[in-house]
Amino acid sequence: MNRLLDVRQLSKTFIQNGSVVTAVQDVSFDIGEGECLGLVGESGSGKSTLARILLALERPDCGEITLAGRSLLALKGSALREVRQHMQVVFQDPTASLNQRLPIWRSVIEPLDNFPQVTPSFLTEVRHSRRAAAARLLEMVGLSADFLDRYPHEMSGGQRQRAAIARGISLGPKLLICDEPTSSLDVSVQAQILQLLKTMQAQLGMTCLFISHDIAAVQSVSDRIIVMKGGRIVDRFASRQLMDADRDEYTRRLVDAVSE
Ligand SMILES: Nc1ncnc2c1ncn2[C@@H]1O[C@H](COP(=O)(O)OP(=O)(O)OP(=O)(O)O)[C@@H](O)[C@H]1O
Repeated sequence: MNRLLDVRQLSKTFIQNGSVVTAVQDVSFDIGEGECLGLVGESGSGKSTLARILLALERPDCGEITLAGRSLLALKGSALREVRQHMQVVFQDPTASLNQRLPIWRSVIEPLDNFPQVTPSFLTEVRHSRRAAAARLLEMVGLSADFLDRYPHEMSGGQRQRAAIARGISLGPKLLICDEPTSSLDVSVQAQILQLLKTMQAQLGMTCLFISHDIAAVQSVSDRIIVMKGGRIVDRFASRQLMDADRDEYTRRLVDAVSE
């Protein structure tokens, strides 16, 4: 399997109330093309900081990030923008990526508006019409054309997250970063969204980084898992090895927390 993302020795500290907080410390991992890597850890373990660094929303103190062979941290301006189209994100709170004042179809195709030269293969038949492209994207995530003109406040949390996923896949990204995509949802809806992400990943051959504090959710979608604690990776293994005897003590605690 070719590597799509390669992260080497990434570190990031913040100053908080005059003292140094190490959010990410010497973190290295890679993700193969078409693979889903799960990143799990409790609140404060550094997961979001890592995601923000990958999305170029935060600069690390040191380290290297390579996407499809291109070093990301040296990029600026239009070169960075060009690479960013290949890396999309689904956040915990879908309202963060959906404009409250626009009908949902406009939010869903906004990335395509920003990159008009991009037409992923699953949208070639509808490229003549932005609205038809939005309808196709909504259909892919299980929302009928009835939703095109709805506003976010007229949709349920699960429907909004489906729309946010439609937006996330709209450019046919190489890498989809999902940062706690089910944490704001009712338990009954969480499983449906996990299933949708799995289906989308398989259908589009997409590579995923799936971030969550919920190790059961992470295991259900990921091929491999890395576990973060206090900014460091403390365990890494294939998903099927989650219950193996040589798991780190901390990983076991996360498993026990789910079954309690
Ligand atoms: N902008 C910031 N300024 C100061 N400290 C920060 C900042 N962002 C994160 N931190 C600190 O870095 C550490 C890691 O935070 P981070 O949000 O990455 O963890 P997390 O695992 O994503 O947790 P959560 O799931 O609660 O968001 C925490 O101690 C946090 O307080």
